[in-house]
Amino acid sequence: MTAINDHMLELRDLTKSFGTFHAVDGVSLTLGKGEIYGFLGPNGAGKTTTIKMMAGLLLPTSGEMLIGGFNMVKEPIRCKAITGYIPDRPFLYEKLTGDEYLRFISSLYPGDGAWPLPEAADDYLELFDLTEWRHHLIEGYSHGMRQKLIMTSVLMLDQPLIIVDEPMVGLDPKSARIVKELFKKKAEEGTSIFLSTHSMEIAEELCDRIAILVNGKIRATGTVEELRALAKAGSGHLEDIFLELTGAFELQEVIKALRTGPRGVVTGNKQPGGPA
Ligand SMILES: Nc1ncnc2c1ncn2[C@@H]1O[C@H](COP(=O)(O)OP(=O)(O)OP(=O)(O)O)[C@@H](O)[C@H]1O
Repeated sequence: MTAINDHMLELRDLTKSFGTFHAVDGVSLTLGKGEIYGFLGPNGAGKTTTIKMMAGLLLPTSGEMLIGGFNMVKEPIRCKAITGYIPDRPFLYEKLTGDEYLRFISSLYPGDGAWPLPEAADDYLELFDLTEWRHHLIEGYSHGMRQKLIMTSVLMLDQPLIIVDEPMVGLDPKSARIVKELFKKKAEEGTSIFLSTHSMEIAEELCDRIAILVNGKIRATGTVEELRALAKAGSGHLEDIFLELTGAFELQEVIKALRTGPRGVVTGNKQPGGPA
């Protein structure tokens, strides 16, 4: 029951200030159906603050957020009903089992009130190697297992918009691969995905469009190709484009100096007096 709107998500001049500090400063963007949008930026750029506003955890200082055409500030329940949110840190109810947690989450969304677990939950638990753990208390889960349980709780509900803050942090390579493939499949089926990441590889592999955020403002936006043209980056590596657009290109010089430095710490160069 989304409102009629071309965009699944629309931010209009979104701003969040803490005192006189503008953590998010006039961010505008749109996310279409079935699109994967990547939010990149250095530490403290304002990514999590933006995502928390989209998830309804923080009120904006000014600006508008539309989700499925509904205004997040005026109709938060309607917006939340169609949004799956995966936070960067997996805080969970320790004294519930994984299975109980999934049933609890399922009960929060419109249904017949019988707390049924969507059938897909079994598939995701199996995919994430959590089937054997589903009746264990969450307090015994590792960080990665908690992250995968939250992912299961969001994916099983099949909402049209998924918002993810740093999806791969704490996941082993196999789980990270599975998550990437699941996001691709969901997007092909029409789910819109907004994700923040520090991983250039994820941004390049998954995202249809990318916004680079610096000091709360969008510095550049477009496909990887468009950003490449914008940064005039000869190598075309997203990392170089990112460094150039965030004004950190001199970092390359630092890295080069570290690699070739006189102490050879990074290069593993032979030390004076060491074995020949
Ligand atoms: N509750 C708060 N009170 C004051 N300042 C805050 C608050 N929350 C965030 N900030 C500040 O807002 C800025 C943006 O923080 P945010 O967590 O959104 O950055 P980020 O881009 O997600 O960074 P990272 O990549 O390190 O996770 C930071 O300078 C942070 O210190």
